Amino acid sequence: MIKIKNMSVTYKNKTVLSIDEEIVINKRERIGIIGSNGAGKTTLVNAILGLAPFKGIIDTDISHSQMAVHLQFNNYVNTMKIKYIIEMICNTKLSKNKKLLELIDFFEFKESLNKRFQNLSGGQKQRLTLILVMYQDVPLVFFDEVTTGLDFVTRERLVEKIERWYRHKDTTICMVSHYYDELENLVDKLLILDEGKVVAFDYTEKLFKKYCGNNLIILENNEENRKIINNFTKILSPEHSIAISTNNKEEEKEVIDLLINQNIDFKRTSKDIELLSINAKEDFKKRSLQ
Ligand SMILES: Nc1ncnc2c1ncn2[C@@H]1O[C@H](COP(=O)(O)OP(=O)(O)OP(=O)(O)O)[C@@H](O)[C@H]1O
Repeated sequence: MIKIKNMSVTYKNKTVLSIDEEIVINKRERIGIIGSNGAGKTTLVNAILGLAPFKGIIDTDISHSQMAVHLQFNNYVNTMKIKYIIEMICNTKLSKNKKLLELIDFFEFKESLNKRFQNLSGGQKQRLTLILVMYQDVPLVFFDEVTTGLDFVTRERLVEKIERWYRHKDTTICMVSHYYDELENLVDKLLILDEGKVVAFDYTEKLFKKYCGNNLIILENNEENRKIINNFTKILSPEHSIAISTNNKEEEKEVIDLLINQNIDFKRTSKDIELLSINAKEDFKKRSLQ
């Protein structure tokens, strides 16, 4: 569906994205694009959409008009009623359009139709754009930080709706997000970018195994805990936590038994994208220095 190779984007003599290796995105795949601020995520999306000038290869069998994009900020006519905005953009009569009515129902958006855009909440504004994007029913959809700025519950509900809407569809989805937890149930592959370079690209599960092991046991970072788990394998984690990597059931049991005996709270995970990405970046840095 999309093949990227030897591709770069340069603005005023500064190369902000440089992808040497081959990145292939197949039909029906769900890709999470992650990385720190300025890593090149939006630039990559824009290049694929034909909105950013690039050198090299972006090979795709679908036209730009068959790609839909949902950005973090979308502006509509502030003083116009939402139902007219929808009718105008979709060039249809709302009351007669079954698919639009289904989407409005799906997003519980009916009560917003008579409001004006300026009076919608952040979550309602995002639902409006989701309805307009999903209505297009194109083979490739980009979601670029659609939940940024929304509260936790609204974020969870939106992502759950996106997942449910596309669950049995062939649509390829690329989702840029800083909220790793929301990607965990949605994407099957991760593209990790850092300072315009590809840190890693593969199935999330495979990357987790490579950088974190089979499972991780996460506990609070304090002196007592550090002493107790001193003999186990640790991987990089945010300052406030310790992450113990285990590679089989026996190892895992040993750690968990010890923590239970010592009455220490812990969390077990086999898909923490934040820890995966921290360790992938560290590995990438080491490789780059060699
Ligand atoms: N039109 C442009 N002109 C000049 N520089 C640009 C342009 N668009 C992006 N950049 C630069 O390219 C780099 C990558 O930007 P990009 O928006 O792709 O990052 P990002 O990973 O999406 O970051 P964020 O998470 O902050 O949105 C940044 O240094 C940015 O300043």
